[in-house]
Amino acid sequence: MSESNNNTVTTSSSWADLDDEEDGKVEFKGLNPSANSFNPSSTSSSSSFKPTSTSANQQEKDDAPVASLLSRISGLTTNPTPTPESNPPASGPTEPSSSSSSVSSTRPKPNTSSALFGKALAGVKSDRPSHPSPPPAPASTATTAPSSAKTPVELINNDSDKKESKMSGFNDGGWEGNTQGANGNGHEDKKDALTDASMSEGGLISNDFQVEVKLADLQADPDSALYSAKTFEALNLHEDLMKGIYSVGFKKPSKIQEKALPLLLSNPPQNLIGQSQSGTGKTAAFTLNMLSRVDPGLLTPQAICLAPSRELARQIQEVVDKIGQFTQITTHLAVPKSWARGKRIDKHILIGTPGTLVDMLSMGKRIFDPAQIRVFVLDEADEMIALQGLGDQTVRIKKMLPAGVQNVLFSATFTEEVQHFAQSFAPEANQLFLKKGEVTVDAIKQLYLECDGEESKYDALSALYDCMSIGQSIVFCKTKATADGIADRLTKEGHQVASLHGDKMSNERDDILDGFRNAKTKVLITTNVVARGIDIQQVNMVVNYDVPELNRDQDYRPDIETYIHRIGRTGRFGRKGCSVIFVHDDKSRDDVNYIMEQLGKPMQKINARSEKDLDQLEKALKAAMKGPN
Ligand SMILES: Nc1ncnc2c1ncn2[C@@H]1O[C@H](COP(=O)(O)OP(=O)(O)OP(=O)(O)O)[C@@H](O)[C@H]1O
Repeated sequence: MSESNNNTVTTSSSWADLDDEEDGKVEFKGLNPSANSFNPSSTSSSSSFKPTSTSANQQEKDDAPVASLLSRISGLTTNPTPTPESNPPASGPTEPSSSSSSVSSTRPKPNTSSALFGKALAGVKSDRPSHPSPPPAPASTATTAPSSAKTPVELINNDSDKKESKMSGFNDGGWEGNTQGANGNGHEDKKDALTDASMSEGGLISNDFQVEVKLADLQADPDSALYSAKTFEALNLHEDLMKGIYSVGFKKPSKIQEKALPLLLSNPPQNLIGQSQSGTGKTAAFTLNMLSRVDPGLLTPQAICLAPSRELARQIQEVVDKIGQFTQITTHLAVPKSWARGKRIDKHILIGTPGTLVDMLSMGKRIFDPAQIRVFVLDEADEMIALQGLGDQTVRIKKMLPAGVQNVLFSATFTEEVQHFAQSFAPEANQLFLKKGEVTVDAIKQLYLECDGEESKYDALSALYDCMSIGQSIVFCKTKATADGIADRLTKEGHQVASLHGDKMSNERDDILDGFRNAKTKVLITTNVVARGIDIQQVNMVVNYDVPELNRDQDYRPDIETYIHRIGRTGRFGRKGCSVIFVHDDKSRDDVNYIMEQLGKPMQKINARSEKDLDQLEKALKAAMKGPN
């Protein structure tokens, strides 16, 4: 293993090491010096906001409608209030993305205008290419596992002096043998840089921002979740999969891909539980594993991937189809109404939601033979196995699969409680966990907006519309009624928004999300239905109109995990993003303080009553969306 890699990975000898509460506290303190003495309220109120001069200059050019912003905020005063401070926003990439996918009960043809891979897909044929040589038997594509692979590995995005090796006898060298030849310098190709100009190429988004993207630089930074010292070539993947990877424009694996793929692909197959920040490439990791393990010659489902929402299942299917486009492997979207009781499914990979899989499996072998399933993937695994979530259905499905199935669990969040479930769900699993305090990416600038009451939240949102529609934004609400109500009011005011939630018909849901992916709609007002997994690269702002809450036994607490996933809809794969959470009373103020405390990251406070702060808000938002020039 390269030196730089040693600097980024801590290994652990036992599950208990990672699960230990005290250990968690130590990690929290060590990784977040500010967290030791962290006082959310004082942090936010004692600071003063200073956008970078670069950003300020840029904003002058943009000449945002601050005046109109102010005039639309109800209860606006010019009372001097302490102005928050923020670090200058870091740079980040922007990659174009466009288009939609249609729902299909069978594998769709590759879509040349995929929203998922944007520009990278230029040149991909619109018809599925027939490839003469299907991949060989799965085993031939897999690497050999290190003898110590069944041990937890902890991913850390921090300095080497903040890490410790907890496990003897295991280091990355265990599978470094598979990655010989990797370019360890990480400075592979600065020509990878994309500019915002490419966003305009499709005519979808036009603005005058000049955002330079240096993905190669991000992937060379050991502190970045995108860091990689190795290459896809070194993973010994089948050539047809390599073609798929190149076609979607991936140059190097991200950190989670680099760590997880050798473990996933090793033989005999082993379970894996993997945690990595939102937008860091977990989908491609489990996708490559499924595609590597399926025998294209066997016309029956051999891998199942479950996701908590129809929207996410569709998105995953599109990723599998794109990366697998040079293989003979086919997929089936297993969502309500996508299958018929009398019709067998002969596709190789099922991607869907748990309820549909339960229905299919309740038909015995009539729809497909569960005995042929080799890989069982749970995306958003904490949600999929949680007792309060979809756990019952997921467990029922698992019980109908062969004992030797490879269980693969991925998420950006695993509470300690859920880690225990995960461990029993996927026994003897290799485990990759983030340290507490490292679960959100720094590229997302987090703010909170002090409003005067529930109604003034709406006024603030309306005032923010111009900012929100510079790029694209998602507004999360607690209820479907709130989402619809806000969307109606904004529409009546002449704004272009769409609302999406579970009460809408399936086709309508697909159309709304496709419209948003295509940037036909700039602002999406929604509930938690798209809080997890949805990858729309051009989303540069997330608004938490309501604080996400857990409601367990009448104990209303902020839902930290949902907050993390919601804000993770921006800042995808190193891009810049900005999140704003609205605070309007003591309860929501306490909630936001709690979230800051738990995440160990202060948020910048903006006061909706203050002209100065609103000015700063607009600047902060724009700076977060643009990046330095
Ligand atoms: N190696 C890579 N190089 C470049 N881009 C990549 C790479 N891997 C993934 N991506 C891109 O990064 C984006 C985020 O990936 P993905 O959706 O898999 O994130 P995730 O970790 O599953 O996030 P979430 O936790 O929100 O579900 C996608 O647009 C994907 O195409």
